Amino acid sequence: MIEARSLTKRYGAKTAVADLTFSVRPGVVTGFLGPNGSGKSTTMRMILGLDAPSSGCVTVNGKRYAAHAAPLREVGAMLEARAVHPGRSAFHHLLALAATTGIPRSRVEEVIDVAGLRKVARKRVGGFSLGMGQRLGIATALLGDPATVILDEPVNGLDPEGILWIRTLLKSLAAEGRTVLVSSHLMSEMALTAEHLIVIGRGRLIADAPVAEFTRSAARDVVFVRSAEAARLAALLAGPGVAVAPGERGGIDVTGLASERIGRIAAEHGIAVAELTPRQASLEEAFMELTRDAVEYQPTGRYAAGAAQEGRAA
Ligand SMILES: Nc1ncnc2c1ncn2[C@@H]1O[C@H](COP(=O)(O)OP(=O)(O)OP(=O)(O)O)[C@@H](O)[C@H]1O
Repeated sequence: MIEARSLTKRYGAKTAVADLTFSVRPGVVTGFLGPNGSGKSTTMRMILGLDAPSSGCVTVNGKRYAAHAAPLREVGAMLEARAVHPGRSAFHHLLALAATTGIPRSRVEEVIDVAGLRKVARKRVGGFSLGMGQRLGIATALLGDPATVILDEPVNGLDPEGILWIRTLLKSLAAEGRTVLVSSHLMSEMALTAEHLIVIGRGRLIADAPVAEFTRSAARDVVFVRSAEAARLAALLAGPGVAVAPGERGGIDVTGLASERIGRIAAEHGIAVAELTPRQASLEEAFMELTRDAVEYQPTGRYAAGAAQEGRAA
C-alpha cells in the first residue's frame, strides 16, 4: 500500500506537486496518468525517497521508503530505464546489484527469464535497443521480489509483443497481491492494463477512481445519427444539456440524449434515420476531457489539435 498525504513539492516558485492525497492498494494495477509536466515523475521520486517533499508525506507499507531495512525487497522501481553502466552485461549488472543487497544469484537467473532477456543477458548493455533496456529496467525492479512495484512509462519503446508482455506481467504481479503503480501516456494501453486510475494535472489530483467509473463520469456518451434530414432533426433535438456537432459522413454527433429518445423524436416527426449508433467514450477521450484545463504545454496555431477541423468548418 502506498499512501500519500498532502504531498507537495516546490522547485523555487514552481509547484510541481500540490497537496496530493491518494492511496494505491495492493491486488490491482493502478495507472498513474497526467499530461506532460503534471508531476508524475516528481511524485514517483518522492515515493522512492529520491526527492524530499516540501510538505506532506508519502509512505510505502506504513513507512517512508528510506526507513525500510531492505528497501529493494520492499519496493522495486524503474524510473529511468537506461541508468545502467553501458559496458556491463545485463547479467553482471543484475548480479552486482544482487550481491550488494544480499539477493541470491538464483534470483538473478529468475528475473532474466521473467524479462525475456536470456538470449542477450551476456551482451553489453550499451548495445541494447530501447525495448531491451526497458526489459532490463523491469528485471532490475523485480530483483528483490518486492511487494510494491513502481514503473514510470514501462511500455516506452516496446514492440507490440513487448507491450502484451508488460500487460500480462503487471496483471500477474497484482494478482499475486502486490501493489503495482504504473505511469503511462498510452491511455488505450492503460484501459487494458489498469483497474484503477489516479489522474493528476498541474500537480493536483483530478481523479482517483476505477477505470470504468472514470470513463463513465468524465466523458459524456455520444450518439451518432445519420439522416437525410439531419439539420431538421438537429433543430428538434436542441435543448438544455444537449449538444449537437457535425459528425462523419454528413451525420451528427449528439451528446446529452439517449439513443432511444433521439429515435422517438425522429419517429414523431416522420424523419427517416439511416444510422443511430451510441458510442461510449474511450478512456482517451475521458482523459482529454478531464485534463483539458490542466495541460502544461498547450500548442496553439495551425498544428494544434482541432485547428484543422476548425479551418475546414470556417
Ligand atoms: N528539478 C526540477 N527543478 C525545477 N522544476 C522541475 C524539476 N523537476 C520537475 N520540475 C517541474 O515540475 C513539473 C512536473 O514535472 P514532472 O517531471 O514530475 O512531470 P511528469 O508528469 O513526470 O511529466 P512527463 O510526462 O513529461 O514525464 C514540470 O513543470 C517540471 O518542469
